[in-house]
Amino acid sequence: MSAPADFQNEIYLKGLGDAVPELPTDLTGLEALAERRLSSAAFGYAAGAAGSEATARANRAAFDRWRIVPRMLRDVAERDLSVRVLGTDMPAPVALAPVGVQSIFHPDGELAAARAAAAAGLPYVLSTAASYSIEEVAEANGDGPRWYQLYWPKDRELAVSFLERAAAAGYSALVVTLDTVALAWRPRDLDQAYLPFLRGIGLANYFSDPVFQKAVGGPVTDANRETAILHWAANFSNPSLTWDDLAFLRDHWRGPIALKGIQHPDDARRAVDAGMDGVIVSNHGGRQVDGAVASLDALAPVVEAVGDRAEVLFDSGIRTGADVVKALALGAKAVLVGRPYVYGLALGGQAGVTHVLRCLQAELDLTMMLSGHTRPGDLGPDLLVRSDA
Ligand SMILES: Cc1cc2nc3c(=O)[nH]c(=O)nc-3n(C[C@H](O)[C@H](O)[C@H](O)COP(=O)(O)O)c2cc1C
Ligand SMILES: O=C(O)C(=O)c1ccccc1
Repeated sequence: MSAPADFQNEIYLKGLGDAVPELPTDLTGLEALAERRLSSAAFGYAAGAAGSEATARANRAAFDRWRIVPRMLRDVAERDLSVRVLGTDMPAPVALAPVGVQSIFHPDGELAAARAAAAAGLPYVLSTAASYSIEEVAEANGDGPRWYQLYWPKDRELAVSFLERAAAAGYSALVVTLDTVALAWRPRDLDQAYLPFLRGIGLANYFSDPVFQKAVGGPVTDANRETAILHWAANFSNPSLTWDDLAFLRDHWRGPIALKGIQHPDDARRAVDAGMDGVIVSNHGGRQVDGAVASLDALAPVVEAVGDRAEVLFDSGIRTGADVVKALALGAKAVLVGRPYVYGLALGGQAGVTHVLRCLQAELDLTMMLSGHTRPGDLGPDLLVRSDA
C-alpha cells in the first residue's frame, strides 16, 4: 500500500512529462480561484461567516499561535495514519464536514463529494440540508464510510423519519448539529438577499420524505412548492430543545452519536452524561456566533473535560496538514474539513475534491514524518509551543 506522501512523488514524476497539478497544492490558495469560478452569491455563501467575520479570522489565527517542535532520529520510515473514530475505520484522521446545498458549487454536488470521499476511504458527513437525498448520496458513496448530520426539526415524526432513512441507507454514525438553532447574521448573504433554501435548493431530504410530504398535502409539485418551502422554514430548527431531549435521539438511533458545535467544557461533560459517544468542537467555521472563541482555543479544555469517556473531534479552520497535526496534538481524535473541499468541488467536481483530500493527507503524512511521528496516537501537547507571532 502506498503512503499518502507518495502523492508528492507522483506530482514530481508528472513534471518529467511537463505536467503540473491543475489546482494549487497549497489549499489556502483555492478560495481565490473559487471566487473567480462561482457567482458572487454562491461564493459569498461559502466563504462568508457571521457578522464582522472576526471568529472566522480567529479560527485561522489560533493555528498560527501554535508551532510544531520537530523531533529527530526516531525511525519514521513507516507511518500508519489510520484511526477508528465513532466506530468507523478510516485511513487518516480526516472526515468531510457536513456542508449543505452543494449543488450551488457544482451540479453533481453531494454526489461528487461523496464519490471522492469513498475513493479516499474517508467518512462523508451528509447534511440534512443537502441538494441530493439521503438515499441518492448513499448510492454515490457506495462502500465508503458515511455519517448523517441531523438538523433536528420541530416535527418529531420527521426527525425519526430522517433517522430511519439514514440508518436504512447505511449511514453508521449520527452527527447532531446544535449551533444552528437559527441562521446567524451573515452580511455577505444578507447584502445579496441570498438564501438558496427559499428557492427550494438544499431541501431534497425534506421534499423526498413521506412525513414531510404528508404535512404539505402530498409530493412537492409546482402547486404546493411555496407551502413546502414555508413549512421547511417553520420546521427547520427547534430552538426550544434542551439537554433532556437527547434521550429521544438515543432511543431512535442505534449507532454512535456525536454532538457538533460544542465549545464549553461543561457542555462536553453534559454530552457525556447524556450518553453521547462523541463531541465535535466546532464553531461552524465562524458562521454562527461572531466574536466566539477560536475553535482551536476551545479544544484542549473540552478534551480535558471529556477524558476517555467519549471521542473528541474538531473542525473550523483546518486548511493544511500541519493544522491537522496541531489539532491532534491538542487532543482531537480526528478533524473535519469544510470549505477547502467545497472549493475543490467548485473548481473540479469529484476530481477537485479528490485533489484536496490527497493534498491534505500527503501534507499530514509528511508533517508527521518530518516532525518525528508515525501514528496519530503519538501526537501530544509536548509537540507544540506557543508563539506570539
Ligand atoms: C457552505 C457551508 C455550508 C455548511 N452547512 C452545514 C450544514 O448543513 N450542517 C452542519 O452541521 N454544518 C455546516 N457547515 C459547517 C461545517 O460542517 C464545518 O463546521 C465548517 O465548515 C468547518 O470550518 P472550515 O470551513 O473552516 O473547515 C457548513 C459550512 C459551510 C462553509
Ligand atoms: O450555511 C450553513 O452554515 C448551514 O449550516 C446551513 C444552515 C441551514 C441550512 C443549510 C445549511
